[in-house]
Amino acid sequence: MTAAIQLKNLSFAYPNKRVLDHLNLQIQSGEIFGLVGPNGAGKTTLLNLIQGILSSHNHAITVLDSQPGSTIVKEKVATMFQDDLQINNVKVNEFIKLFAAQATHPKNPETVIKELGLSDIQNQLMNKLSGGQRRKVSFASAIVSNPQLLFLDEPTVGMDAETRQNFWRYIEKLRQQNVTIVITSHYLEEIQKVADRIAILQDGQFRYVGTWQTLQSHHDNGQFNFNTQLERSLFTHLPAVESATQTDANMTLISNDTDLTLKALLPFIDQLHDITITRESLESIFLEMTNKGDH
Ligand SMILES: Nc1ncnc2c1ncn2[C@@H]1O[C@H](COP(=O)(O)OP(=O)(O)OP(=O)(O)O)[C@@H](O)[C@H]1O
Repeated sequence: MTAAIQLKNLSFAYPNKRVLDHLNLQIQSGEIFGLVGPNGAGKTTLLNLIQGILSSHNHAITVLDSQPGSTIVKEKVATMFQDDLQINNVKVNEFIKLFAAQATHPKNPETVIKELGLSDIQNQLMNKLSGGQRRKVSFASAIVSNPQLLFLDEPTVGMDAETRQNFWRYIEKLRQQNVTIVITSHYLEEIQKVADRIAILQDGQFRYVGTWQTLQSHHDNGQFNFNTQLERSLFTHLPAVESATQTDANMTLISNDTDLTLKALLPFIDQLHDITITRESLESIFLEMTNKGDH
């Protein structure tokens, strides 16, 4: 696999404010990469540097083997920005065709309009669209250029549940076409599902870079829920169990090592019913790491 994006010791400051601090990273070609971090962590700044919208004045960034902002990169990279472009008196299909016309090897705009379910609104003026519809058109204008590398900054903000589902389905389709995708989002559940790897950025530094599964394996907290006629006292001293609460026949165990607790529960398994095990979500691990300064 080749690197689509490489950061080597990247630092960046706005006047009087240091935002990125010696970042190193490789994003592989064809990878879906999730960039998460609290408000103001530097995510948009990092994406703007990679895309050449901001200049870092050094050679810390390589994009598709070239410099950010170079013509070759511009031809192969597309972005769905956090803030939609405000354009009046242009119809949806005209808007998408404008982006296709600027690309070297565009997709067919009509096909993109159909695939993204925009047929019904294709003759509407851009300034008459709802927020969610504008997000869809914004996405269409990014992918119609047929990019090798796609940046999505908070892509699903304002989308309804069905649009969101279709959007992620389309991202899976782009994955099969080997498009490299970098996504920032505050909807961590979505990132958890779709990203091959994630980076957690905080105070200008990566707190974690790797797969979600590896991150989760270092955070073994979880909850067991089941129905049983057995006594609560049987469960309170099982390995890694922090608490056991009982309401009628329903028992809830909080464990700080779900694998260990699960093994200890096996001898009782015939007397435990409707068992559910809930591992910690990316969101709760993220909050733990970014709030407590855990490394
Ligand atoms: N043009 C600018 N000039 C000076 N400071 C800026 C500028 N743009 C952003 N900042 C500051 O840089 C820091 C990082 O901002 P950035 O927008 O990159 O964060 P972010 O992680 O994308 O945040 P969010 O999740 O809220 O979108 C913030 O403290 C912000 O106030």
